[in-house]
Amino acid sequence: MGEVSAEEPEQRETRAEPGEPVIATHALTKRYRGGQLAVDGLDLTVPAGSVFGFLGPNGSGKTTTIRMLMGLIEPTSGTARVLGQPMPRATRAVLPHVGALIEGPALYGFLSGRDNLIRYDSADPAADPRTRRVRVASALDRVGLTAAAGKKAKAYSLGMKQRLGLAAALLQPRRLLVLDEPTNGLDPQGMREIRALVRELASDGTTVFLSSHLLDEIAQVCTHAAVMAQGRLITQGPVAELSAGARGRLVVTTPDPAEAARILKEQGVADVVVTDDRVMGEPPDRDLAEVNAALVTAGVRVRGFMVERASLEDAFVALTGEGFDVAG
Ligand SMILES: Nc1ncnc2c1ncn2[C@@H]1O[C@H](COP(=O)(O)OP(=O)(O)OP(=O)(O)O)[C@@H](O)[C@H]1O
Repeated sequence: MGEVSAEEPEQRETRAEPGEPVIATHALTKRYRGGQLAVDGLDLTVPAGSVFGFLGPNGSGKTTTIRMLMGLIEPTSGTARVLGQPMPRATRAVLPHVGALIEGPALYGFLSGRDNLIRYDSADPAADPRTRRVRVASALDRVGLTAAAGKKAKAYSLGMKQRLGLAAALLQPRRLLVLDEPTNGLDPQGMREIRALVRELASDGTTVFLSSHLLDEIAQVCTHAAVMAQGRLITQGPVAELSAGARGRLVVTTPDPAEAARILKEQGVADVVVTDDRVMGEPPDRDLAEVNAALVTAGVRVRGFMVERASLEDAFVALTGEGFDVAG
């Protein structure tokens, strides 16, 4: 047989080189007709197998980026590659390998959950009608909707509608899932369910790219993250490294907080804040044993002395100099 391959040309085209990122953009820019610069020179790298959180407050350019990645709108300048292919030129070859949930799923309320999926599957020319029932049943099972499959979609809760949208994205095996604010509008239980589902999908090797304005959500499910603000990329990388980049906080618990605060400042602790019996600040670049000894020598009664690990939120504040606006 030699060099002959049984693969469809389309599949061969979208096979990325080993180690090649699933999404890579270079200087990607979108200026809307009204003049609004929504995405400004974005260099984004999404490694294969990652759960990648695309984080930013409302209006920071996340949806615009996702639309460009999916070939729905043209960039003003710069390039985007998805699964090793240039977008939007290769949209037709790339999209069959991508499951997307963007701005809420389009569902027919008068059809049952199962019939909505049958409709989606029938609209896919590559889907074999003989195996349709099996595909639909397994997608329903995947998202935990088997018991509710016969109910009309209009009777579904928002969380169930999101899960049905995910089931539609999962009818075919996908190499990449793109989820735009998948937990938006859900109650805490619904959010937990979607997070658990994302983790499960990622555990079989699918790369998941999800946008969110909720820092906590990204910290809980993502291996990697990128932070956007006003159309620009502030930082990206493994979540553990992003948090490690920010220094932890020194927390001293004591019945003598005023005296402790004074000594800590003398010892080079910055941004000292006192709340009740806790004194917190940014640890200095020196042996903390000496700082502790200085407190004790000055007669401060120390009940607790620890460095709290930095969170992703600390990293964000350190990078932008402002708090993360979680409103909206
Ligand atoms: N079709 C459009 N025409 C003009 N401006 C737009 C258009 N779509 C978005 N914008 C503007 O571009 C900027 C980025 O919007 P975008 O929707 O990409 O942000 P986002 O981070 O996804 O926010 P959200 O979570 O609110 O959707 C905003 O200032 C928005 O008002």
